[in-house]
Amino acid sequence: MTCYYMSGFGNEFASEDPRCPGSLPKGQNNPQVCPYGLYAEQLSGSAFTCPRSSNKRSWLYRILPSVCHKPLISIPQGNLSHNWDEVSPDPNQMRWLPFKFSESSEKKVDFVEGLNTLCGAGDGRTRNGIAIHIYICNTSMKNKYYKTYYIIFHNFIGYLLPSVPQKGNLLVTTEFGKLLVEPNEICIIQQGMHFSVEVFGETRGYILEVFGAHFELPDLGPIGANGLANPRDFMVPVACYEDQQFAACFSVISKYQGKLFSAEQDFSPFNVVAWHGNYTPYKYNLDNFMVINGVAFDHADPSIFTVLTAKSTSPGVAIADFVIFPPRWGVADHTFRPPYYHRNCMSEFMGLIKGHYEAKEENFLPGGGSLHSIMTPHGPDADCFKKASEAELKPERIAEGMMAFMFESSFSMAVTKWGLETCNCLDKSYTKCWQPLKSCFNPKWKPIDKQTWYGRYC
Ligand SMILES: O=C(O)Cc1cc(O)ccc1O
Ligand SMILES: [Fe+2]
Repeated sequence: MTCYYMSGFGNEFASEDPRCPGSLPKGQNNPQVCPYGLYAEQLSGSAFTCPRSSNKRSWLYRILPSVCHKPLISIPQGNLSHNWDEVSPDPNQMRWLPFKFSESSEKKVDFVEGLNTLCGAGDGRTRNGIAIHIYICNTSMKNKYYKTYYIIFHNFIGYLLPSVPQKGNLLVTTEFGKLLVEPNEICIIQQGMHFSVEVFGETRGYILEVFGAHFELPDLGPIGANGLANPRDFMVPVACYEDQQFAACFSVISKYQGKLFSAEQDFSPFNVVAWHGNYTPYKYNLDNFMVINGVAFDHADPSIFTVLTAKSTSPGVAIADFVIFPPRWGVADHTFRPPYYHRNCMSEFMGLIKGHYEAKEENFLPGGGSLHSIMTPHGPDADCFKKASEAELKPERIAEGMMAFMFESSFSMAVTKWGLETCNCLDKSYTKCWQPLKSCFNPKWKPIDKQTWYGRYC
């Protein structure tokens, strides 16, 4: 399937389905009668009164307005949870082996049924917090659409894992048009946008849900006007309507205050013929990230790899940063090149899309994850420490064929019962990877080679 896109980040886009030329009203947003007998509907992504620089809204011209649905009724929510008190807090370093696909391929699970909450904090009611979900599914949503409702499912980042590359694509239908999300791409669906997911076999990925902030490109400061994720590499779908008023029934599922609800309606929610605005879904291919890194000495902090940030109200502190670890050159002189040992005032959830992560020799695998909570110490495992301490420091490719990512958050996240028990993937031996580290301390140590220290300490 070919999907068509416009490019840019947060632009004022405008799109008409080519089947209805002139469907976008000219010169005004809500004419007395819209072209083609369409209804005008505004979708606000920010308070009406937000400053212009942060104001987000789009105008949708649709066959029927969204309001024409039957009442919303509570439905089972499977492993989705916003109860952060299900199990006692556990500050230990945690790692999950690849989250398991269903044992029987006979059992059909769609994207909504396959959502499992792993960890999170805060809630949608106060619009402050995050949730990390893992989706594991093998069948497309049929006549069933997933709508985010008012406060929730605010932002969504989905990853496909190349453990099943030929089957791993997601075809995401939205009110704004269709996005084909391939492995190594991310897709952002913003608060309140209807979407539906088609899959092509076993599919697994990660979702970061952010309550109360939009993703932005990080400021570049002294980097200059270009670099990291460049705005032109973000892809926005073009209008593509469905007019299925004769089809029997559609159910639109809403996630509202942490719970799922469903409403029946007798027309497709993807009935938007034309739209314009700066509040849209989008996708981004991580291969387009322009990597910047140290070229002299020392290991730069991972913030240098920030793709998108959802800012808190405290300057420089993110509700969540989306950070990647892409393939790059390692050239730092007289430096321990892998990530340093550290304790962080932010929580770090990491996942692996493909390849082998530089700080762990084993068991951090594609489709798995790790969580290092606020101030929980972590860093390279013992094998990695030994290798990197003894390595000859010539220029080398780091992370070739690899894509790891981190959701770094100022929230202290709680793990759900699904994450600790039901998923049955928790790697109980994780902390053993640091046990072989021995003290190398030698109080009589003298610099052997002045060159090693470039004269600074000798
Ligand atoms: O813990 C991790 O592996 C992520 C990470 C990588 C890095 O290069 C520096 C700090 C950091 O937290
Ligand atoms: Fe870390």
